[in-house]
Formats: sequence, C-alpha cells, structure tokens
Amino acid sequence: MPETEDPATGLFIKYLSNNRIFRDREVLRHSYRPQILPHRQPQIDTIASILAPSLRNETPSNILIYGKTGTGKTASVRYVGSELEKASSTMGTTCRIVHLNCEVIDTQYRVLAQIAKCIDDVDEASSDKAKIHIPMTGWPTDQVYSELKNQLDTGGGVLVIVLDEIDKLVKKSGDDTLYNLTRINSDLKNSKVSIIGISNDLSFKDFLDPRVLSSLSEEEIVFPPYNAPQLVDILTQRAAGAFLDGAIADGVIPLCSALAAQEHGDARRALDLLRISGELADRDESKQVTDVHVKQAQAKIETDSMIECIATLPTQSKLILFSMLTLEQLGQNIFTSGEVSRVYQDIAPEIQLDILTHRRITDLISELNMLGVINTRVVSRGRYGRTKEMWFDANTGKIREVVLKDPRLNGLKDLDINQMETKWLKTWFR
Ligand SMILES: Nc1ncnc2c1ncn2[C@@H]1O[C@H](COP(=O)(O)OP(=O)(O)OP(=O)(O)O)[C@@H](O)[C@H]1O
Repeated sequence: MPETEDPATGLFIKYLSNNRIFRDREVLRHSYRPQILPHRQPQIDTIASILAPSLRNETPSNILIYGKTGTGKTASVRYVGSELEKASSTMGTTCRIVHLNCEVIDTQYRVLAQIAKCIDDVDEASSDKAKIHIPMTGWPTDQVYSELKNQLDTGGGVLVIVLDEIDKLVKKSGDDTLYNLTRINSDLKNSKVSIIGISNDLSFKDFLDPRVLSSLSEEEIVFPPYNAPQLVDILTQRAAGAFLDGAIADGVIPLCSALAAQEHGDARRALDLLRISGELADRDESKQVTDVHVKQAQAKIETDSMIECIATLPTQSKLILFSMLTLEQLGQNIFTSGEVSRVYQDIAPEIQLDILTHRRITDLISELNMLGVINTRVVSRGRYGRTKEMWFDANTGKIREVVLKDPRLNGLKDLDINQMETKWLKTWFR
C-alpha cells in the first residue's frame, strides 16, 4: 500500500494495508449470489422441472415455497431464475423473471407498477419510444393493471413473477393482488404469467380466499433447515472466496456451523457469525480468526438483536428497564422487584405516565426475562418470604441509549438521580 501525505487517506490506509484476513469479504454478505448452493440440489431440480415448460412457451405451474429463515429459498429461486434466462436466450425463446421483495413492495399498485418497470427495463434496448411508462404512484389501479397486460402482450413469452416474503404483501394489503395475478392469464393473448410465492410464515394462507390459495399452490416445495455438517459445507465453500489462505483456524467453521445449527439451521446466521468473527480478527490485527473471535461474534450478534428487541418494547417496559438502570447507576448490580417497583413509581409521574400496579410490573419483568434482556432468580429471604432478584448481563450503556430514544422517556435524560436517591434513602430506610 503506498505511503500518503493526505491526512484523510492516512486515516484509513493503515487499516487497508494490514489486511491479513480477508480476500473478499463481500462473498460473506447476504447480497452475494453464490453460483454453487450445497445441499439444495433436490429443491433446485424440482423448481427447474416445474419451470422447464416455459422454454416451450407453455405456462409453468405456480409454486409456493416455504421454509424457515436462512434455508436458501431466495438464493435457490434466484439461481434457477438466472439459469432459466440464460437457457431461454440460448434457445431463442422469451422467458423472463421478475423478483420482488414484498417486505418493501407491499401494495397491489406497487407490485403491478414494479413488474411493469422491471419488464420495461429488460426491454429498454429494443423499446419503441411510444411505450407508456407506469408511474410508481398516481394512477387508478385498474389503469395500471390494464397497461401491465398491454406491456406483457407486447413483449410476449413467459414471465415468472417471484413474490418473496409474500406473507407481508397479504398481511398488508389482503389477497386482491394475488387474485388478479393468478387470473391474469385469461386476459393475455400473447404471453403467459406464472407466480412463485416465497414465505417463512405459513399463517398467511389463512388470509387467502380458497380459490387464490389453490391456484397459488399448484406446486408446494418445502426447504428444510440445514444441520451442522451441511452448514460446514456451505461455509467452507463461501470461506474459500472470502478469506486469505490460512486466515481461519481449523475449528472456526465447525463452531460457527454448530452455533447456527443450534438455533434453527439458518445459513444466514452461520455466515454472519463467520463474517463478524473475521471482522473482529481483522480489527484487533490478529493473524488468524480463532474460536475466541467466534464467541465474541456470537455475543455481538446477541447484543445487537437484544437492542433491536428493546427498541420495539412498549414505553412502560422501557420505563421499568430505566428504573433498573437507575438502581445500577446508584451502585447496585442486583435488584429486587420491590426496589424496581418503588423507583418506577417515583419516576413514572415525572414523565406523566400512568403508574402500573405492582402485579403488572412483575408481569412485565417476567416478559423482560423471557426476552433475555435481564436475568432473574427467585431467592428465599427466610421469614420475609421469597423474592425475585434480577440483574443485567449485557452492555447497559447501550440499553440506556435505546431506552432514552423513546420520545416519552427522553426527558429522563436530565433526571437528577442524586436528589431522587436522597428521597429514596429517607422513605425506604426510615
Ligand atoms: N446452500 C447454500 N449454499 C450457499 N449459501 C447459502 C445456501 N443457502 C443459503 N445460503 C446463503 O444464506 C443466506 C440466506 O439465504 P436465503 O436468503 O436464500 O434464505 P431464505 O430461506 O430466503 O431466508 P428468508 O426466509 O429469511 O428470506 C444468503 O446469503 C445465501 O446466499
């Protein structure tokens, strides 16, 4: 790496020049599309066999694909889709794939407009300038639908529409989109449409009209979770492109695989563990990624997901957490539900929040324990009976930061704890 006089470049260059770990870390990212998908050949073959008739300009059956998160559903469908497009161009037929993520594109209007936009982009080279572009908002849905049909018939051939996270679309906007799309073939003259729905939450089927469900699930494919040896194969293949030779110790891939298999066989989790372990080793300038980095990566992922979970808690639960954080600030590492409840009752009026009953507070404390935000244990206090003790495991600085981001709790930033403490000392220990 060249020496530099420029302070801005100098700030970064030392981190680039010391790289002993990664060859190409992008290979471990979710957005990377692997060309080899170990342990998914049976599913890939099934999807290919269902889509093959499209190369003879026949309509393939619709497919519903489901399986837990990180089981390779999206990766497999994208792989078959791109192979189908290659085969179609070799054979001189017109087969196109449009892949939509319904977590983002979650209304009928957006789905139809996005399909039109994707086929428009593909046709760009051969486009006749008179073609009407559907705007992403503003038209009546009927008009979007009929323009989409025009565009499909102009292009001809077979279009496979992949609706990834289809459950999000159904839960947000009902089954109208699927009703229309599963019936679109009867309105088309020159072209054919087939749908692949992908989901990790089968409960969305309950929201579907039985006719929509039966046409959508003409074929169903289940993606089972990966076991630890299968995850080892997946990680080994990805690691070959991602890491420099000798940059990972022998036990690292089996450990990442075992940890991810314990959860629910999620390849995404396994890849995250491996990538974050590599990043930690890179940052502390180690020569090799070791089991220690994997353990640190696991703790980091757990903290990050816990922080995400705290951010979505109701305000009252966050106030209970804040009460515990206050006790911790006063030097206490373990607190009882009685203590938390008393601090809570003093703080709640400061931000005009209704005071919950002690019973309700203990319910919310149990919930926080179940979510893994705090640890609890029941201890016997002799003749005073039994009481619940609780403590934090994780980085409380981060928890405090997230809790105070709640607009209703923001005012607590300036709470004078010392003044409160004097009051508590007076009332509690009288
Ligand atoms: N067999 C495999 N070989 C290589 N990489 C894989 C394999 N299966 C999954 N992956 C990788 O794991 C990550 C998650 O896979 P993918 O997005 O396909 O899962 P999914 O089942 O669609 O999950 P979700 O339901 O959460 O969207 C991706 O980075 C993907 O490349």
